[in-house]
Amino acid sequence: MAVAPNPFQLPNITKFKIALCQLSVTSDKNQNLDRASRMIRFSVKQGSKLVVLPEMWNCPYSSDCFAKYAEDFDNRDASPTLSMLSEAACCHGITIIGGSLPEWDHGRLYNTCCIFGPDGKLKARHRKIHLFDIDIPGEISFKESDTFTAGDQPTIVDTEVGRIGIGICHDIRFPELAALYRKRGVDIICYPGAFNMSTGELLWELVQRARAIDNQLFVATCSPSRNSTGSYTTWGHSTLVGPSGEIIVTSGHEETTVIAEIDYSNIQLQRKSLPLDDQKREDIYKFIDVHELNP
Ligand SMILES: O=C(O)CCC(=O)C(=O)O
Repeated sequence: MAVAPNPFQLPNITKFKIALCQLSVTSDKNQNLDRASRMIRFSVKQGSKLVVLPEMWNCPYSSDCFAKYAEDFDNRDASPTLSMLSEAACCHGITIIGGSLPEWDHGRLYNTCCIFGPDGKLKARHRKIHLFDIDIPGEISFKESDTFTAGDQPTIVDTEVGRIGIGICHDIRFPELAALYRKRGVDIICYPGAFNMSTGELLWELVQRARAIDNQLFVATCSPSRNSTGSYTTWGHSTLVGPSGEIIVTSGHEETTVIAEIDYSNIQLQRKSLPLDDQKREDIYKFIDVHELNP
């Protein structure tokens, strides 16, 4: 993985529009693909240069669906979803954070986010590092680790719209990952996610703002819209948070495309007026970046 220049350097484009496509996921994969493709087109018409899709958007978020809907990303003929994303990125000349999708690789299933550049090429793939296993009696019980294998790499990708760090949903709860991205010069962390009705209300906005404030960078999340008929009810509320923890834009739980402007100069401004990096007391505590020890 590339080592980012540190301190922060402004990327070529400093102001651009981001779109968060909070789409309604059905059990019909083709319909999901059509819907996503229409939302991407709409985002581009509104001037977006970066489009983010939700966690598990071509497939219902349900353990018995992941294997059925999974595609082999190394065999593009067998991956209608990646073909659509690649074509959309290329034909519109934009960067797409392709939400997350169930991926087959050598008999293993991953919850994977693919990132496409304006040339339509797959720039990176992030496999969810922290699988979501939860058991709150009487409320929610879900065990991603029954079906998925966890990824073992952070993902930083240099794009035309800045240096982007990727996490998937539960990955947002782990501040160490975001701190690593900050250390590597990331401008924005994108978390496709699908929080639920038990943890969403209390935590979804809180963790996004916390990751943004701790690291003085942008955080974007994108969720599927709420579908109360499935076994897992999604919280929704796709959001963009700025580097001082301010909510720039957010949605409700219905299907919608949220568009907002990102201005990276706010990162510099925030870090200048509140220089957390200089104030850090690494003589008392030290963040150990294991990737520096084992590059
Ligand atoms: O961490 C949470 O509370 C929710 C995470 C989640 O829904 C997921 O990772 O899919």
